[in-house]
Amino acid sequence: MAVHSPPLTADRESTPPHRRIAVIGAGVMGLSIAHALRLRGHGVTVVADRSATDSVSGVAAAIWFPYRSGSSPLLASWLRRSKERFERLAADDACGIDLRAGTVVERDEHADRSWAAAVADPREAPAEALPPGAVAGLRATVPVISMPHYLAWLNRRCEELGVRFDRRTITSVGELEGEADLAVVAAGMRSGDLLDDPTPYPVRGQVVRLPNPGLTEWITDEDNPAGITYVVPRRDDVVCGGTADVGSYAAEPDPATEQAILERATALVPALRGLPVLSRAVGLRPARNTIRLEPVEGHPLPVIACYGHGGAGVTLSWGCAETVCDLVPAQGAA
Ligand SMILES: Cc1cc2nc3c(=O)[nH]c(=O)nc-3n(C[C@H](O)[C@H](O)[C@H](O)COP(=O)(O)OP(=O)(O)OC[C@H]3O[C@@H](n4cnc5c(N)ncnc54)[C@H](O)[C@@H]3O)c2cc1C
Repeated sequence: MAVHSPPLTADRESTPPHRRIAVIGAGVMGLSIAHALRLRGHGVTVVADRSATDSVSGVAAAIWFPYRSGSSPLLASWLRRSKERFERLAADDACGIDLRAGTVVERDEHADRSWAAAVADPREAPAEALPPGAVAGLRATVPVISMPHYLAWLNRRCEELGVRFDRRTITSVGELEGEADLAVVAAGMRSGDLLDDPTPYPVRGQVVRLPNPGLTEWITDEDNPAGITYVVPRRDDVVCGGTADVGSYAAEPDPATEQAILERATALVPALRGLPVLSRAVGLRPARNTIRLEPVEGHPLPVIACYGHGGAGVTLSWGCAETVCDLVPAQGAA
């Protein structure tokens, strides 16, 4: 069901001003950018050494929410544009997106509620729905993106559109000279290595996945003094988190941390108690104080950087992809 994109045409990339563009990165950001560029008629190759499911994107739950996203003057616009796109995609069951109500628990009476400007139905959570220590809570309906389904769909969709995939490691953007007219660096945590930028840093997240006992509502308790806690019911499981270890590169799940996550999650959502663990995972959120989305000078070919989305790469993906497209210079320009 083509609810989201125009019909394919055979030779979009043959007519100027379309370009040959290499997108470094096959995570949610790289794939969204590739999809958007291809729909604008560019010839697109995704160059990556890991598939989306094997990258941080495969660890995200994911809910549409700007958690630890880094700042940008365009943040509100990216949030809104991405949410609108996810809402449209939710009409196609194959995308793995559901619009679900849930609660953001607040433990500070001055909690930042700016995110709620992008949702249609923000409302106060009833006190009885909040855990001890909460001062308030905001309920809203947002897209819940079941990443295993969604990433498979997005990959497939890119292939259908004619995006090419090239599995390899890039050590320098200059390697792409001659192959592409322009490179987009959407390589998550490793983008800084490619662009001599030391500012990205990891915010390690550990999750544990349980069978879904029939839950539909999500809940997040970011400022729980015992540790960030969230429960996100997806199509086939429930993702329980988490951790936000700034600067940690530890790649393996820690059993004691998992036990603590389960205790906090079951305190928040008692229906999870006693469920068997389906799987566990760790991902390094690619954080940066400001999201970097801009042209970058000083390389043998034009480069656009798109990274530093922290805990909100899925949430911002479509909005950022559109901005990348807007930054592609017209043919003949520098
Ligand atoms: C526990 C956890 C929960 C999260 N929950 C949410 C959530 O609910 N909502 C949300 O919006 N976000 C969430 N996030 C954040 C989200 O996962 C990230 O922001 C997002 O996945 C980043 O996507 P990316 O495409 O930039 O990077 P990645 O997914 O890391 O992809 C990077 C890609 O670049 C490639 N690459 C890197 N360097 C090179 C190189 N030199 N050569 C070739 N290829 C290269 C890799 O192979 C990979 O394909 C969560 C993250 C974690 C860890």
